[in-house]
Amino acid sequence: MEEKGILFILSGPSGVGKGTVRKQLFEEDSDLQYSISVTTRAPREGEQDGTDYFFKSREQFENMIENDELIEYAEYVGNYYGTPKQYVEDTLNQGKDVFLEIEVQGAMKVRESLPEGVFIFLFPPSLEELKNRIMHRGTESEELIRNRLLEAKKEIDMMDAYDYVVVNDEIERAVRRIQSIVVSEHCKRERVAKQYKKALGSDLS
Ligand SMILES: Nc1nc2c(ncn2[C@@H]2O[C@H](COP(=O)(O)OP(=O)(O)O)[C@@H](O)[C@H]2O)c(=O)[nH]1
Ligand SMILES: Nc1ncnc2c1ncn2[C@@H]1O[C@H](COP(=O)(O)OP(=O)(O)O)[C@@H](O)[C@H]1O
Repeated sequence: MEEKGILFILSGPSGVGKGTVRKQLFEEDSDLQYSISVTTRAPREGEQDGTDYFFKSREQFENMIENDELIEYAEYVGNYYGTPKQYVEDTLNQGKDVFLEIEVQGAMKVRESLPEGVFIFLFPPSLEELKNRIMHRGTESEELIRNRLLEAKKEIDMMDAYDYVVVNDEIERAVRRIQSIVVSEHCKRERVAKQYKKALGSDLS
């Protein structure tokens, strides 16, 4: 049977740079398949349905929850976000690696159902820098920024549940660290496969 692909999950506090790092990673890497999420938030200027997200109404999203079409979902700043189950399962079964970029609550739910995934926590160089990034983006009010920072501190407490911590000091360096993790995980699995073959004897070759 063909070996399954590896599921990589990139997560971390709001404003740390998940989206930025993920986009850069995909500009450089064609072997990973990005799982496009479903959301009820309105598209931003320039965003396209089916490329950035699958944009749905609340009712459509709730139907997807009911029909068990999502691996996980979370409500984040008033909107739903979720990961389509069929796409992820089919792609992994075809032996391809899948990459999710999701917030912390969702990542913890994926950990429960798919513990064999590789969980990567993107970490800010400092809380001060995290605050700067959230403010720099200019999309949030003072109060929302304060709430997001409080939330970020709670999210940082979750980092022990992850397999890897990647500091996002510079985008390029963070991308390189993630690429190294992808390579390491493949080597680990190849080694396991070889040991397995050896244990069963040479008639498998
Ligand atoms: N749980 C979960 N979170 C998601 C999913 N897709 C995106 N997110 C997260 O939702 C949060 C908000 O995303 P978005 O509205 O695009 O804003 P931005 O990434 O903060 O610019 C980010 O932390 C994303 O990583 C998903 O399928 N499930
Ligand atoms: N390594 C970095 N150095 C400086 N600024 C960064 C870095 N990574 C991301 N940013 C900036 O931080 C802000 C938040 O990034 P974003 O990708 O939207 O975060 P998230 O998806 O985690 O909420 C954006 O303005 C982005 O340009």
